[in-house]
Amino acid sequence: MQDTGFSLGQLFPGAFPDDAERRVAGIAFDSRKVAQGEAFVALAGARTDGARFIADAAARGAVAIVSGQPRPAGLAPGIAFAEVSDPRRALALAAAKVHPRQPATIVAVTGTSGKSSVAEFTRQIFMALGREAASLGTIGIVTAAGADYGSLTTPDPLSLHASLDRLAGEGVSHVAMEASSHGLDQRRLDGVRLTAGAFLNLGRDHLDYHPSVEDYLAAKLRLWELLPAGAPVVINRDEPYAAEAAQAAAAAGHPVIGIGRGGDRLRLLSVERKGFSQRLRVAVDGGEVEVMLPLVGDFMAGNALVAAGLAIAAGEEPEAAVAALSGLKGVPGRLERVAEHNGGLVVVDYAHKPDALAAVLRTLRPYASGRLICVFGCGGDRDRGKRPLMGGIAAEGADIAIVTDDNPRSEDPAAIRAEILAAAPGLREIGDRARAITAGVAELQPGDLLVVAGKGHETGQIIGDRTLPFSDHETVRHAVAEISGRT
Ligand SMILES: CC(=O)N[C@H]1[C@@H](OP(=O)(O)OP(=O)(O)OC[C@H]2O[C@@H](n3ccc(=O)[nH]c3=O)[C@H](O)[C@@H]2O)O[C@H](CO)[C@@H](O)[C@@H]1O[C@H](C)C(=O)N[C@@H](C)C(=O)N[C@H](CCC(=O)O)C(=O)O
Ligand SMILES: Nc1ncnc2c1ncn2[C@@H]1O[C@H](COP(=O)(O)OP(=O)(O)OP(=O)(O)O)[C@@H](O)[C@H]1O
Ligand SMILES: N[C@H](CCC[C@H](N)C(=O)O)C(=O)O
Ligand SMILES: [Mg+2]
Repeated sequence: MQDTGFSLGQLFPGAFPDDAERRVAGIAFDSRKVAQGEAFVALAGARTDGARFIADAAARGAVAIVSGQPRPAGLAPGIAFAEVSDPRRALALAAAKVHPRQPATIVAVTGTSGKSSVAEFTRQIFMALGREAASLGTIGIVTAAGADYGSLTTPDPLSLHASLDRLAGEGVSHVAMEASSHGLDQRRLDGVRLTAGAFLNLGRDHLDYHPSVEDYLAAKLRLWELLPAGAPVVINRDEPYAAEAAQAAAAAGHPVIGIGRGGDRLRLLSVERKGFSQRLRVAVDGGEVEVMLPLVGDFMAGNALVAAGLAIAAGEEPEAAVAALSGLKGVPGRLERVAEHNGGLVVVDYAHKPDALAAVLRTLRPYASGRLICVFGCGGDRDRGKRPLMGGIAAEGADIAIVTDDNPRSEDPAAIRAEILAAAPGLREIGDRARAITAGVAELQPGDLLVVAGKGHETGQIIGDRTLPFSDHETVRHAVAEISGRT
């Protein structure tokens, strides 16, 4: 055999004692994607078990199998086999060897809300300080050259390592990435050489996947285990579960950079709202820095300071990192001002969970001298417990709330809306999202503010298993043009 590919001993140390020298062309974790000569890693998933597809993988040319279960009877004797305790981790560590290059500095942020914002702010701070930087998460991979959209917040390990390898090859030295709880739980980031991590907050989400809040928190705090000994972590001290996150960090030997009003390294002394910007006074290691942050919202100020904390954790000079906040640009679909109509303002935001919706309505209230109007819905095939909570939050926080469809996926959209309305029977209901947005725009009077929540940057609406083109931004602009034309 040619000396190409990788040895099993190199990819899966210790797992193949009798076949360590045997070479494979690559790895796959989906039998349908196995190429001739590759190793197949069988993963137990949420819907099915990869072990059921070992024969399929072999038929497609797999020459080695890694599984959490014993060797199946009937597997051809020529195929190497290893039973391992954690196939997902084995896959991630092997993926890091197949795609070996990684940017020298990689920081990761976890939390229920704010990860995309923090990852992107951190990239912008690195760039402002002269680094070649990228961010990676829900909005895709963002570099100085533009954005490349991906489908998951934390991609599967093979795609993730392929991306990191490509970025390193393109000269990117600094990456800020999102660590979703699914990603952490499924070991998608194991094998990423992290420099520092951050914890933002914990609110209700994904309790369809995690059996309890404790389990959800534990998944997030796995991030600390992925950091090398002594690596710093950033924690927003003002947010829920900050104390638990700090305790876990201390137990794992990570120094904490605390930020926020209760922070230590970056302590927020005061916030003064100035139109759509805010003047922050921040105590930085004993000194004091004043910076004009060109973004609205208390929670965005917190996100921005976490980003500065991550830059500091990665070795940047603290005062310069904080000063760089003056150049931050908002993330698409996060508290983004998209149009004005009849003296009212329209904002698009990605709030699709209770805490985010509450934070957004609270944040936008001062910008509505008139009424605060909210168009929102909830995604299908996701944590149902969020629905009545979000109904209640919208009823309380907005003057007019219109319940509409988000991404119904496989669920009946009317049933999703009914679950939202259960907690807030008085709300208006317009299933068709475009019509609901148009109705919201038509309500606008001078001083009113309309927030269209839930889909942010998304460019499609998932109905059944089809994704139809849909953009809240375009729909808002279209509605404004249509209504302006009518009057
Ligand atoms: C519930 C979940 O997270 N699922 C993810 C998981 O799939 P899974 O392992 O559970 O898949 P499964 O369908 O049960 O199949 C088990 C195994 O059998 C294999 N298989 C299956 C069929 C076959 O013919 N042959 C075969 O080999 C599959 O490839 C898989 O390895 O691992 C896959 C590869 O990494 C992911 O693509 C998939 O994400 C699905 C598509 C998804 O929608 N995930 C969402 C919920 C998600 O991960 N979201 C987070 C959080 C976002 C946030 O913070 O809000 C994210 O990071 O994006
Ligand atoms: N620190 C925060 N606290 C509460 N809500 C926030 C915070 N930051 C952002 N949000 C709200 O959450 C929404 C999503 O923000 P962002 O995309 O930055 O978070 P995320 O954690 O990446 O979300 P996702 O898990 O869906 O990718 C925003 O549009 C805003 O409504
Ligand atoms: N990463 C989140 C995005 C949700 C976006 C929202 N528009 C929805 O479809 O519920 C998830 O997969 O749960
Ligand atoms: Mg995100």
